[in-house]
Amino acid sequence: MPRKPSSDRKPSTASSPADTKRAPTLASFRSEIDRIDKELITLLNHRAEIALQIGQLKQKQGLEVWSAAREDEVIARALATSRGPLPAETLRLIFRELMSGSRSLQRTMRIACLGPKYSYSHLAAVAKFGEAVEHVPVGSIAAVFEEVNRRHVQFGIVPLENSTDGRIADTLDMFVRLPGLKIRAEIRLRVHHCLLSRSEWGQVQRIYSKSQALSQCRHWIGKNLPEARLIDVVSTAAAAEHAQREEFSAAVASQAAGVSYGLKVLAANIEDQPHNITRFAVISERSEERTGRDKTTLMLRVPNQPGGLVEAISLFKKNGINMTWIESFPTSDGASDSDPNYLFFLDIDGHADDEPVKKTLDLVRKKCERLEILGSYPRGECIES
Ligand SMILES: C=C(O[C@@H]1C=C(C(=O)O)C=C[C@H]1O)C(=O)O
Repeated sequence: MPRKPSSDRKPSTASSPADTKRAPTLASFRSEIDRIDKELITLLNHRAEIALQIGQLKQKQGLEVWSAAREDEVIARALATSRGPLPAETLRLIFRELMSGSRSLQRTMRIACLGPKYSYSHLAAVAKFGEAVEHVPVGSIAAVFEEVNRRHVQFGIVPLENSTDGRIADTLDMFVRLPGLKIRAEIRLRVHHCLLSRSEWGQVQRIYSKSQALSQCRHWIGKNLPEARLIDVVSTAAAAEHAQREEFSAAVASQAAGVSYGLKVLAANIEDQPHNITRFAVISERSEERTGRDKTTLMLRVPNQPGGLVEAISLFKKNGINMTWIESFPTSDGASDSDPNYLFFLDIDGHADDEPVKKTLDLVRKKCERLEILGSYPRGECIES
C-alpha cells in the first residue's frame, strides 16, 4: 500500500521567521528549509511508490514501463502550475530525474546511442530519459538500429535531420533496411557547438568533428581558422577524444564533451545559425499510443511516372492533413540500372489511429508501390543542449 503523504500539516506559517517578532536569522531560515526538505522527501517517495504500482499494473496489461506521452504531460503540467520563482528549466530537470528514478525502480532501461558519451545523441538520450538509465554508446548509427533490433536495448536514439544541415542519410538508410522498427518519440535538441582544445587558439592546426557538425560551423571556421585542416570522425564526442590525445588539434563538440575530456573552450556557440536544432528519433519495437497532439512519419515509394508523387500526397491536402516534412532518398530498393528509384520520407500531423489519418493512409497506400508507417508519436518540444 502506498503510504499516506507525510501529514496534513500545511506549510507552517506560525513558526515562519516572518512571524516571530525577532528578525529572521540564517539559522531560522535553514531550519525552515530542513523542515520543507523532510516533507519533500516523504512526498517524493510517496510519488515513487505510486509510480511503482502503476508499473506493476502496466506489466499485468502487457504495457511498457515508459510512456513518452505521459512524461511530456507531467512536465507540461508542472511548468504550467508553477508560479516561480524557480526557473522552468530547473523544474523540468527535477521532474525528468524524478520520473527516470521512478522507472528505474521497476527495471533498468538500456538506451543505445551513437557514442562515446557526451555526443549530441547521448545528450538527447539524457534529455529524454534522464540519468537513471543505462546509456549504451555504440560506434555507428547502424549499430544503434541493430542493438534495438536484437533486443539488446529497449530504445535507441538516432538523429533524423538538422535545421542547418538537413537529413541524416545514415539514419534514413537504416529505416530502409529495418522498417519494422518504430519511431516512438522525437527529441528536438538545440545544438550549441564549442571549439575545444588543450592547445591555445593560435596553435590549432587540425579540427576534428562529425561531418554534420563541421558543416554547421563552416562559415565560422572559414573566417576564424581558415588554415586548419578539417577531419571528419564518427561523432563529436570521438572528436573530443582526438583533441584530448593530440596537441595542436581541436574538436567541434558540446560543452559537456569538453568538460568530460578536460578540454578548454576556445570559443562557444560557433554554429553559423543561432537556430540550430537537431531532431532525434527514439526508436523501439513499437509505436506510441495516441495523445491528440501527435505526428506520424511515413516512408513511401511511388510509381516512377509523371504525377506519381503528386497523386499520392495530394490526398493529404484533399483530406485536410498537414504535411510537415518531405525528403527524397535515392535507394536501390525497387531500382534497376536503367531505373533509379527514390523513397520519400514524410511527416504528417496526427496519429495513424486517428480516423481521418487512417482513412487517408488507406487511399494513399493505393497510389504507392510501398508505404511504411515508421511511427506515430507526440510532437516534441525544443530542449536546450
Ligand atoms: C508512472 C508511470 O510510468 C512511468 C513513470 C512516470 C512518472 O513517474 O510520472 C510517467 C510515465 C511513465 O514513463 C505512468 O505511466 O503514469
